[in-house]
Amino acid sequence: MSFFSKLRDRLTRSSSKIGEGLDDIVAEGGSAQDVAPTPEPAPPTTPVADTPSSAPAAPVAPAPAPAQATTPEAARPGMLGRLFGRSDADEPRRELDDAMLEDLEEMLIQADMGVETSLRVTANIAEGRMGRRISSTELKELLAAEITRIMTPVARPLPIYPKRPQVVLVVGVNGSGKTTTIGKLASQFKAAGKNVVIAAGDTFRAAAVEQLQVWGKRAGVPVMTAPEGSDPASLAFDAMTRAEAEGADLLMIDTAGRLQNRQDLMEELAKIVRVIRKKDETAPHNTLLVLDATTGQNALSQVETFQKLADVSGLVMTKLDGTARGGVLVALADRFGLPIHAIGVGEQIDDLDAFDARDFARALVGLGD
Ligand SMILES: Nc1nc2c(ncn2[C@@H]2O[C@H](COP(=O)(O)OP(=O)(O)OP(=O)(O)O)[C@@H](O)[C@H]2O)c(=O)[nH]1
Repeated sequence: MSFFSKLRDRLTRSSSKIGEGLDDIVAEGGSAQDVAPTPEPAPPTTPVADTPSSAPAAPVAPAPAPAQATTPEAARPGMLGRLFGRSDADEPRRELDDAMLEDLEEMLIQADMGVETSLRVTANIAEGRMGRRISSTELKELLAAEITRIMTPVARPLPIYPKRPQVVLVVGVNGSGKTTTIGKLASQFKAAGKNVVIAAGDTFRAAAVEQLQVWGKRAGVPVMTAPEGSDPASLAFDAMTRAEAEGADLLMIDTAGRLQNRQDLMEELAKIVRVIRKKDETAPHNTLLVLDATTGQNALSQVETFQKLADVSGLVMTKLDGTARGGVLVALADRFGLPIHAIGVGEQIDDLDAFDARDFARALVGLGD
C-alpha cells in the first residue's frame, strides 16, 4: 500500500471533519446545478510547487525510496479537467459570499488550522471568486491547493550530511512518540544501508529504555543504555564515542520530556549538547521535535516551549491516524515554517514516512490522488 493510500485511509477523522464540513457548507446555501459553472480563472497560486524549496544540499527520505511523488505532475489531469470533466457538474453549488466565507473560516478554525491561517486561506480562496457558484469538489480542490502551497516549503525529509556520525537529538514531551519515531527512523535508515546507533537518553524512565531496546532489536541497531537515573549527558558522550569508533552514519539520541520541570530539562538538554560538542563541535546536526497530533493547538505551544529549550531544526508529527485534529499541521507550517521531516500514522515501522505536502493536503480535505 502506498503511503498516500495509508494516509488517506487513516486520516479519516480529520478528513471527514474537513471534507464533510465543506460538503455541509455548500449544501447549506446551495441548490442543484441549474446553470453551467462559470469557467474557473487561473488559480492565484500554483497548486503543486514541484520546484525545489530551500532544501539542504542532499536530503534523502528517511525511508528507502518511499513510494511518493511517483506521478509526474504533467501526467495528472489539471484542476480544470478535474473540476469540469467529471461529475461535479451535477453537484449542488453555493454562491461564494461573505456568509459562506464565514462558515468556511469557522470550519477551518474548528479543524485546528488556527485563526490566522484559516483567515488567510479563506481570503485566498475568495480572491477573484466572489459571486461564483462553487461546488463542494471545487472547494476541496481550492482548499487542497492552498494547503499544498503553505506546506510545500516545509516538506523536507531529514537531511543526511556526509558528517559521521550525524547526531540527531530527539526532543518532545513524554508520550509524544519519540521512542517510536526513533525506532521507525532507525529501522528505515538501517534498511537503507546506514549504520545507526541509538542512545536511550531518558534514563529516568525504564519503560522508555525498554521500548527502545525492543525497537533496536527489531531493527538490528545497537541501543546504548545507562543505569536508571544516571546522567544522560554521560550516556550521550559514551554513545558518541562508540558511534565514532564504529564509523556509524547516524547517532540518534532519545531525551526526556518532563515539561513539568522546564529548568531541569533545559539544563539536561544543554548538558547533552555541551558534552557531545566536546567530540564534535558541529553536533547535534539535527534536533527533531516530535509532536503528537492529537494534542491539537497545544502542539503550537510545544513548539514555542521547545524552541526555548533546544535549537529545534525540524518536526515529526505522530498519531495523525485516529485524530480529527490533523489540521494543526497546517497551522504549524504556516506559523513556524520549520521543516516537517516525517509524519506518523500508526505504530508499525512503515507507518512513518517522509512528509509530502500535496498528498497530505488532498488526504486532509478528503480528495483522492
Ligand atoms: N496511533 C499511533 N500511535 C503512535 C504513533 N506514534 C507513536 N504512537 C504510540 O504512542 C505511544 C507513545 O509513544 P512513545 O514512542 O512511547 O512516546 P515517547 O515520546 O517516547 O514517550 P515516553 O516513552 O513516555 O517518553 C506508544 O503507545 C506508541 O505506540 C502513531 O503515529 N500513531
